Amino acid sequence: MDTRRSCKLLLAATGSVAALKIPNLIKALLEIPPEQMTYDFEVHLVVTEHAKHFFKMSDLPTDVKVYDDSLEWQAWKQRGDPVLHIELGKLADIMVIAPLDANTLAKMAQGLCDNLLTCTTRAWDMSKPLIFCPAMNTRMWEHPVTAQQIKLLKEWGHQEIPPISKTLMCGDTGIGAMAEVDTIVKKIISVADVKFNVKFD
Ligand SMILES: CC(C)(CO)[C@@H](O)C(=O)NCCC(=O)N/C=C\S
Repeated sequence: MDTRRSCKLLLAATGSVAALKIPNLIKALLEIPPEQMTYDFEVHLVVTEHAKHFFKMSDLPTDVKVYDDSLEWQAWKQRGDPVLHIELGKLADIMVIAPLDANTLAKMAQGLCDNLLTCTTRAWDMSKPLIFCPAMNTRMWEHPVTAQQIKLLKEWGHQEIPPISKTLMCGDTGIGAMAEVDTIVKKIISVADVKFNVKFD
């Protein structure tokens, strides 16, 4: 019996074309050789309606639980029913928003909460790590509001994995591409190790 602890990872995808990488990111996390880790990742995925346009649910590994806005309303009908965006925050050890699109960055920075994802971040326990991976067109990235909003999230203690320079899906070349999957996996492991990779001497 596998008595290893599991790090409950709340992955969130928003409406950047970089969301096409979500299946690869999840597969990379679930395929880490067990001997390299003293714990496992248990992946829960929150998707915005726009994120759904960029990948097929059938491309996701079968043991990934997917939550969308409709599930929020199915779960709650009356007093005493679970409130999904609260339960997800309680369940998670770490939250990773990959990709974080310009719209959701702005909503988070202003405290807006109009879908399952932003309600979850709005109710987030700030003592838990939240990692975000911005991804947007270079022209959006370079707009002055972006830096202001990212600065705010980092002041709250959220951890950025910055976008990289690439020829983007729309043909523009410049900063705005989501960080590579390998970079994101390494960052998640380094953050999870703090809590889970405690070696008993
Ligand atoms: C999609 C991928 C990963 C392919 O390498 C890369 O282009 C990227 O991260 N793009 C995200 C930037 C974006 O949302 N552009 C939107 C309009 S250009």
